Amino acid sequence: MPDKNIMAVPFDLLIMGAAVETGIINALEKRPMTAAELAAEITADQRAVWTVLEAMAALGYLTRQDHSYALSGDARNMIFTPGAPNYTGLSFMHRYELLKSWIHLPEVIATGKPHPRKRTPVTTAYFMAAMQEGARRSARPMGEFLLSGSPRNTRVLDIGGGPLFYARAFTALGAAVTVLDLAEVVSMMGKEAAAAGIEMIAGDFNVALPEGPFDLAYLGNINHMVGEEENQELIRKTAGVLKPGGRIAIVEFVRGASPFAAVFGVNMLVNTGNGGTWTMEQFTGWLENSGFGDIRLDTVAERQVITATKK
Ligand SMILES: C[S@@+](CC[C@H](N)C(=O)[O-])C[C@H]1O[C@@H](n2cnc3c(N)ncnc32)[C@H](O)[C@@H]1O
Repeated sequence: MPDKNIMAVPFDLLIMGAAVETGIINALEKRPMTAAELAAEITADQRAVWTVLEAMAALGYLTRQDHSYALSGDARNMIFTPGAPNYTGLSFMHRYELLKSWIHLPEVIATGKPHPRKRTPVTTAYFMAAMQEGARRSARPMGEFLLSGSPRNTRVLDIGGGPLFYARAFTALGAAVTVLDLAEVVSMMGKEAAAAGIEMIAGDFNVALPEGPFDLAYLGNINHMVGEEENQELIRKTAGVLKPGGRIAIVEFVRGASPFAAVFGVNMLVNTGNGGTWTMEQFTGWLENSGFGDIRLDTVAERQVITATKK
């Protein structure tokens, strides 16, 4: 149903995004400051800083005593206290970065060409935080769904698993996990992976996959990043690194089955050259062409997961 909130501007996100981007949040994390002190610290305009600080206080992110502003307890927990009930870290910054590309949707509609956001180590860290936030509740149930009854040291290949949440869940359930992700992500997450006993390999899934043979290949939210041909090729390559009887698990917004898939398709239209969201018929065709059978679609922790077995 059309929603009257369609006209609402995401003020919180815009203000908090700018506060992180300009250094306001980092500065106030260290100590309370007046608008003048903060403007000097981050080399900014004092009137602008004051106006934004007042808005942040009105929204509950800051407290004000005399003329000094401090992060509120809720904001500190939200951004800096892993384990707090309202903790999100900086995952909201990924949505803030997305706004910068989505605003170009009219040009994308006119030209059919994407307007991807700029990638830097900082935006990659925001992306990782957003993926981890998304996986927080679903990783364990997904692991249990896929690995229940599997022997210890079941070999799992997690393709595009750089945020490590699923890899950690699989490892905790006794699996031996190899993660493939891009070099920039491996350099960011490699140490964490090694400490958790997870093998991490830098590479491009469009080029090659780590040699198997694996018992389970996990493809979590990666099929939407590439086009139909690349998907067929990726699933074919996945079959090649699985043992006979090995399984593939694809977590995706399945077009036609997930109400969000069509909207997420626009995200891929804006951000990728030929990515999109795909129907169950498309996945079934790619899987059957690659020698998979016993294809099924389940919902686990509100995520759709397609599983199939290599014949
Ligand atoms: C949308 S995230 C999904 C993360 C995780 N699998 C999940 O389900 O939450 C996509 C992941 O694939 C990685 N990735 C993107 N393109 C890749 C490529 N060509 N080869 C390997 N990894 C890639 C990204 O760096 C990112 O970690």
